[in-house]
Amino acid sequence: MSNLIRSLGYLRVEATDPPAWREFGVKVLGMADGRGPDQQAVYLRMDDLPARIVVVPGERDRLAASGWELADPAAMTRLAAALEEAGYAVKPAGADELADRRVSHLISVDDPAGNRLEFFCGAALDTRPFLSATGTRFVTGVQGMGHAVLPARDDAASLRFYTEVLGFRLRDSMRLVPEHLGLPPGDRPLWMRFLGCGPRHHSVALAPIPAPTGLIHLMIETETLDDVGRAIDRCGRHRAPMISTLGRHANDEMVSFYVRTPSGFDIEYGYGGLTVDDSTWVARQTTAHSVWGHRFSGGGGH
Ligand SMILES: Cc1ccc(O)c(O)c1CC[C@@H]1C(=O)CC[C@]2(C)C(=O)CC[C@@H]12
Ligand SMILES: [Fe+2]
Repeated sequence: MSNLIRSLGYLRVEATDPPAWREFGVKVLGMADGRGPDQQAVYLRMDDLPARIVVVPGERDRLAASGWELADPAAMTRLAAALEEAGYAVKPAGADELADRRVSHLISVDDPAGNRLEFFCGAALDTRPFLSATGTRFVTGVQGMGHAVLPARDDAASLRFYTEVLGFRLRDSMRLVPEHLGLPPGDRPLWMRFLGCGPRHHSVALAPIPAPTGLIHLMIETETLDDVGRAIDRCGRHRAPMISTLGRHANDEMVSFYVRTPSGFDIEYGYGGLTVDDSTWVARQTTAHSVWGHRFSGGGGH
């Protein structure tokens, strides 16, 4: 399987308090309040797409699905065939779902850990320019909206699915100490896997960390370091709980901090992530999560 998935396109979040998300998205993250077909939903923009984070009201706070962008309908057909051949149940979208997401093609599937993935192409663009009230500019384009860290219980099964069926490339692995995550000491090693589908160092990471909300964090990247510094100032002003200090990751060199969202998972807010070239990249093991900083507090370490 090769290179069909281009980037992380969007997240759909089910939330008990969508208005809190609008406030957080616009005032703290610096995203723009978009419009969409569901009056009850909150549409947060980062660029020309009508929404990158869609928050729908619900009973629970959880990631409903991550959306992955493919180049065209032919790529969609090939991915659907690969999923079916590997024995995964592919769910085609109805007209209502296509209209709701403003895409021309959409299929969905659950990964081995039960994370819902949506694959789409033909996204509508918004003719209104993206304008952040805080002056923030996000790095998207061919790199997509950022990266998502998803829970994965069975490292081998998930790694096989993402690399062999979906065509992600392993970019880095990191061994975790169970006791540091509040898990019982085990005999087998715990791995965190960082996987890419385009130039961004990782668009998805798989972590053996239980996540009641279905998401460990979403990373979004800004054009300048000042954008990150200003976001830290806004966290203070709007009382958004920062759960790590600023730091630089060892593997993708991202300078970032983590803040808790109204839905209980985190956003990593960063600048300066590495882009890689598959023809020369070699997957390694990093032994420390950060070169400096990223001291986590509260919320149980993540
Ligand atoms: C180690 C690392 C490299 C690149 C990233 O984009 C990134 O988010 C991380 C940190 C990953 C990881 C996490 O998401 C949950 C809490 C973790 C396990 C820690 O407690 C340290 C590393 C953290
Ligand atoms: Fe991250």
